[in-house]
Amino acid sequence: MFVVNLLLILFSIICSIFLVRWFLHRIALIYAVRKCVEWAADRFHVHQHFKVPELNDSTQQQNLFYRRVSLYLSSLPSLEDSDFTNLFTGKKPNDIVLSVDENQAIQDVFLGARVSWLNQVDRDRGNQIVRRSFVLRIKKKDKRRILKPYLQHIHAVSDDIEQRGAELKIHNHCDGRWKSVPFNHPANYDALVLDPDLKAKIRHDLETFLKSKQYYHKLGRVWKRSYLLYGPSGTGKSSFIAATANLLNYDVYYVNLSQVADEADLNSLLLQTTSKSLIVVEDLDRYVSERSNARITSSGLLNFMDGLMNSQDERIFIFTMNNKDGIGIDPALLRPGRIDMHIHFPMCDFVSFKNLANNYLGVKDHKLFPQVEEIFQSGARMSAAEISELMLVNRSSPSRALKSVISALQSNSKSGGKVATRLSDSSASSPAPPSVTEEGGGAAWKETMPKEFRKLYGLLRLKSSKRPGSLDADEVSLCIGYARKGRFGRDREALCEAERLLNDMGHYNSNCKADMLNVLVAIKVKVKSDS
Ligand SMILES: Nc1ncnc2c1ncn2[C@@H]1O[C@H](COP(=O)(O)OP(=O)(O)OP(=O)(O)O)[C@@H](O)[C@H]1O
Ligand SMILES: [Mg+2]
Repeated sequence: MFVVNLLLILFSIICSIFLVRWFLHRIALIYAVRKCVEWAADRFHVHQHFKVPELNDSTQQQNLFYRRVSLYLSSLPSLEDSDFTNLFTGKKPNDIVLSVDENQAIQDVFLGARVSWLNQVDRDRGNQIVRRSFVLRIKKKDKRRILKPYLQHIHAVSDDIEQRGAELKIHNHCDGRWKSVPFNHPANYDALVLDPDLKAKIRHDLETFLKSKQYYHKLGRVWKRSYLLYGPSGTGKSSFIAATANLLNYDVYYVNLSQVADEADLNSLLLQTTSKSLIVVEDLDRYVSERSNARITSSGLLNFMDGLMNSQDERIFIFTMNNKDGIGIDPALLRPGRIDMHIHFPMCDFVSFKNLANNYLGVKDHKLFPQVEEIFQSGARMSAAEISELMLVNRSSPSRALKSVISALQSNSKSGGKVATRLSDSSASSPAPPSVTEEGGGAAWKETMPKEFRKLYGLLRLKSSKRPGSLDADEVSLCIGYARKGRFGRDREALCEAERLLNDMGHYNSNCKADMLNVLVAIKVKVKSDS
């Protein structure tokens, strides 16, 4: 009996091996048959070939289309099915990038037609590479139908890959030229506290815009969209801009109209910008209301807003204002078509406060919430920036953070909207940073400039004395917001001191330092122009 069982087991093992071999052989057979059919088809001139050499024959310069094809092929899922594929590490250590090996083909399907690409590498007798090219193989019957759109498709996809792979940049101008630094702002739409319906509407608007190239061109319009963000200071306008840049993967160009010499300068700056970018003009109301010494005419400004000076495609213009009904604002500036969407950034209400408490303190509900709600109902208002700063400084104790928000709200309602906010309450263990006076209006900033500078200075000092590590993104963007608005006054000594402190911050990460350097450059420009 034992022998019979053993024989049965042996028999089934042999059968399995036979089946596996037969199956593998069958696949190989199919492969061989397919190769024969392809060879035969080539003999009968069913296919046509298009070669994309790496170098231009006459000039021996790089053929840009070769690079595009290479990018495109590296994005094809069928790359994994190629007989030989090279594996490389990508930009991030955990990324694995695939690329087709020498003289291997890769299949693609476009508009129902099958095409293939050969990565052709010619070597001489000494095995040195003499020529590289990609060879597109396409059926003659499909050529007329798909060739042109297929090549355009390769352009579009490779463009997109390049854009996504490229590091985002923030550009500020100085003496008529753009100066760029890497844009590493972590702002994102999810962390932005805004009415959810409005947020969804804006997202939809942006996504529709991105897909509307043909539509705009058919109408003979420049493919651009303009948004006006308006609301009191510290309500999230600049954070929205950073979040939009991250969402769309667009570079940001900050146009400081008061630093533009004349219209020719403005034109030249615009011509130097690239497509797929956000062109941002902050505080348009302030510029318009202080136009007495303006060097750009009204029509120059309108032409700029209409994107007439540069018809480069895929631009988003964003203008910010504290008060869009302010004195001196020409309604033509904000008419439909010139500004496509007006987005209001209000002061915090109880719902936004709860969102901030959740984001900053991880608190969804708290016994102090009813008290906060009551104060909001009595009409007290604070900006998200003020509330978030209180939460940030007191983040180790949610109760303390909420108490400090309550006392700030109370003093806000007593002072009728003028908020006197301490960054940390008296129970906070950290050294108290300087107090800040925040006002909603535009002109009042002039009086508070030195205080705003002291705020940055206090923040730097607090950070450098208290703990190592990076400045929080919120704090950095707050400083940048203030600096960009030139709200630091002309306190040269404090500026030098701040610069010295920044230099001492060897332990801060480089992104943070780059941001802070931005702040200081902006302050310097401001101090220079004021003096
Ligand atoms: N709506 C918001 N949602 C989340 N955080 C916010 C919001 N508004 C402000 N903040 C916080 O306050 C900081 C400052 O906000 P931001 O610079 O975006 O305000 P702003 O409206 O541009 O102010 P200003 O008019 O003074 O330039 C941000 O870094 C962010 O942390
Ligand atoms: Mg701002």
